[in-house]
Amino acid sequence: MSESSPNPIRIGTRGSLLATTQAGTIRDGLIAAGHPAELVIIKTAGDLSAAPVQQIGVGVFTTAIRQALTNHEVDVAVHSYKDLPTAPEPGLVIAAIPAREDPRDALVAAGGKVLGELLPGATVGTSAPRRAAQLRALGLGLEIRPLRGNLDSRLGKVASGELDAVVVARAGLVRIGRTDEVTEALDPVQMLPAPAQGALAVECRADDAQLVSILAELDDPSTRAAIDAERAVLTALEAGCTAPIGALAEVVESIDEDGRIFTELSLRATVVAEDGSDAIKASVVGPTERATELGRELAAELLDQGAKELL
Ligand SMILES: NCc1[nH]cc(CCC(=O)O)c1CC(=O)O
Repeated sequence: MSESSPNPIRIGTRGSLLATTQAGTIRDGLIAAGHPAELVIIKTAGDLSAAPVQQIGVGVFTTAIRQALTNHEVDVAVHSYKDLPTAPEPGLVIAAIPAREDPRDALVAAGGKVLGELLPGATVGTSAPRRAAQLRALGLGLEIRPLRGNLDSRLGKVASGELDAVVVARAGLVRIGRTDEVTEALDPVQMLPAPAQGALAVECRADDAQLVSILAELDDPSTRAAIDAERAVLTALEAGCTAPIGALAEVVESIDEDGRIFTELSLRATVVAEDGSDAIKASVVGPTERATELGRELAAELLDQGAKELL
């Protein structure tokens, strides 16, 4: 992969509009930096099955793409970071975590309604146990309905009147240009997003040194710190992307005793009983360089408060 190579960098992606848009931003970033690049569409188990993700297993969206990378069929893989299993993949490295899109969940409700305007019995579509559990814990009497398929078909269930509302990642709607349909961006105080929601993982082979350094230019250190902290919570709780666990880290500004402004990492996390009957929440703030440790510390606190019993 030398710079004089006529071969474009091949970027493996799922074929959905969301996936190709996400991978397209990486392709465009590489081209703008002078590195020809193209997308290669790869079918994954998650695209071929309509079953709930909890049933078909972790990694349904990523395994086939990682295989193509390992087999040298593509040079780069672009994943929604939250879909990646917590275990590292031998021989591969996340060479870039670009600046994150809005991590919050979004309500898309008929009639422009916000969450507080939905009446008991209103139907809300989501298949993520994390979203279902947090919605139930609000005590609004909402009827949670299973929901899968691409973003377009999910939103279509509100437009057609089949559901009163759906909850999806706001980042997905922003990326496909449908932010207008969001009726409420859910406050993380009520609904903590999935660890790494809204972030991309740009992966390549660990021994492809030149590509590792090219991709590093797309990395956003603040996003990387946030993702490290959020994923450390998930790893320490030995849970995956379908567990009822929310986590959100943000780089925040603080003021020291001498009035100087400095930045640190603020991390919140929750473990919720699937039926919404109980929720444990905790928060921590500390140096950005200690992102992973902060995540582990917060997980330990959640475990002290009984998280294992809820999982
Ligand atoms: N699990 C599917 C998935 N993976 C990534 C996104 C959206 C984009 C993102 O969170 O980065 C979605 C859709 C959703 O959760 O609504």
